[in-house]
Amino acid sequence: MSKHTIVVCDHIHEDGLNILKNTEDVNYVYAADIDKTALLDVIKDADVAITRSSTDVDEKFLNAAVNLKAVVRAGVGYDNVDMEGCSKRGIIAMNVPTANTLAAVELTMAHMLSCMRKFPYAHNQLKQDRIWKREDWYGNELFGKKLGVIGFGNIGHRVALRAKSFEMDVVTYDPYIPSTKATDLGVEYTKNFDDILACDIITIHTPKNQETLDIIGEEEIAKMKDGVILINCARGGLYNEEALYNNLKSGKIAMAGIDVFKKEPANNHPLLDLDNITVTAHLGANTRESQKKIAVQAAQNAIESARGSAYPNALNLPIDESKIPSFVKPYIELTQKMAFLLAQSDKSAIRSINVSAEGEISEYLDSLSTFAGVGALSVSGGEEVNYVNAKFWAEEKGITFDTTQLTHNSGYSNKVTVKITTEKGVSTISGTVFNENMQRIIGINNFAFDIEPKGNMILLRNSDVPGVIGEVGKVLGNEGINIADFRLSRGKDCALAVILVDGTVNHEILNKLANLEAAISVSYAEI
Ligand SMILES: NC(=O)c1ccc[n+]([C@@H]2O[C@H](COP(=O)([O-])OP(=O)(O)OC[C@H]3O[C@@H](n4cnc5c(N)ncnc54)[C@H](O)[C@@H]3O)[C@@H](O)[C@H]2O)c1
Ligand SMILES: O=C(O)[C@H](O)COP(=O)(O)O
Repeated sequence: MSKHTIVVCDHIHEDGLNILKNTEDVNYVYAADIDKTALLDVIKDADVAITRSSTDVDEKFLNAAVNLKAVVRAGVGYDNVDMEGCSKRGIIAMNVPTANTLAAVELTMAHMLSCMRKFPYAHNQLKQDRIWKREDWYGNELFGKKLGVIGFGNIGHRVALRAKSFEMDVVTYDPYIPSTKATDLGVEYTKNFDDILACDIITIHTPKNQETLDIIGEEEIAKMKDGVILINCARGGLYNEEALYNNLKSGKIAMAGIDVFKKEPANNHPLLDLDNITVTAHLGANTRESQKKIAVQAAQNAIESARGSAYPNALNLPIDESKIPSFVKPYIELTQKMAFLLAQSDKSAIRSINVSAEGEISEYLDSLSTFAGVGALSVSGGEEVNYVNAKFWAEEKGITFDTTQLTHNSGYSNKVTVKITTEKGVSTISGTVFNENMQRIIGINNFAFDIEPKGNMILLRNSDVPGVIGEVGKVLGNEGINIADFRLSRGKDCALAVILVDGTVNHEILNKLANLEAAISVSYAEI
């Protein structure tokens, strides 16, 4: 039995490790305790890697991981995964999006309460310094304060709900949700970021990306109330760290609760020198409950992706499979096969791939085009080309893609056509699907057909003169090749035959067919 190598790059719960250890077709490698330079050597054998935020899936990592097919980020944020690098290499990146939500929500509340009561400092005074001085520790209450929540996703909306149970007023800013998601929960929704800056306490729960990096800086802090409290249990760098430091030092920001830093580990960070900050070492996801759930899901997802059977929560697929209706799937399959056939029959450098469609299917041209790309490019690229990297591959080779939505006029309820332009010329192939999944090629280069896209096919273009079928039969018969089916379509001056054969056909046999007097061109394709 061939085994899939799954490398665990960071610490995950033992329940996940046990699943990997006990799966027969998995070669499990534990690399969480080695340094990241040594990991580069181990990762070269990995089919799948399981990582957390401590492992950067960057260019160095990806260059070393020459066999990698998938990476499972055992957590939510994937800002340290080079998504474009993965896609270019055909590596599918996945995360485990909701298993640590509650852990992060509760840590956020802990930081909020801790900031209000300066809990760690009060604790240390009694525990470490053995001083009982109650007058030093007057805090503030959450009750009646206004909380601004930036990002109202899985974590943000749950923080808001908990804040409401403390009888806080809550306002949220998240341009990517319908306002009712907030208002249905009794949370004010704003499109004006200044409404957030006017709050008593501000907490952020967005992903880290170009748009959210430094979303709070000097300018935004200047607009805030004196004595504001800032919480960040999402990602370091969402609040500009220098601005955060300066304004904590000046007292403009009364307290900050910080779980995450721009560069981690952050054991020497300047923020740690301040006395008005509560800090944790990126512990948002660190509850036993959440780590257990994450590890189990990450292990199962890693196994499925290693087997190629499923890619749960894939992040870099050009197509969201869950949004593709079942009637489209056979068309996608058919389009890939037709493009594969066409590219084989004209073995020269491809310049462009056009996919056109009519009928309801034409609403899915992007997906059809991606799969046409996989079909056509895999003729030269083999298994290295998949639907994650097909368009990157094409881009590197200067191949252009386009699509055309056609009005309904062929008589078929749905029809898809792939047109490939190569150095030699232009060829087209069309297909449709009958009775839900009966895929059929209905045209090749304007010759009408009704062929199942399956098997070994010789495509013979010939002058439409008597005796061709007999001569073809003789050549193939002499070579011991059995004809399974012979389809002929007649054009104005010539005919196109699609000859389905048992067994494979080599160059020598094709040359013999090409030498027949009536032959114009001969090509061969296998689907
Ligand atoms: N400290 C930790 O250990 C820990 C644990 C889990 C998650 N996280 C971080 O928290 C983030 C949020 O997690 P989640 O599960 O809630 O994700 P989510 O995807 O469910 O929610 C993110 C929300 O942010 C919103 N958003 C995106 N860009 C925005 C912008 N510019 N302004 C305002 N809102 C914006 C989105 O619309 C979405 O509603 C993750 O990306 C991760 O980085 C940290
Ligand atoms: O994005 C996340 O899921 C959290 O930041 C947790 O990350 P970690 O699993 O690397 O601690």
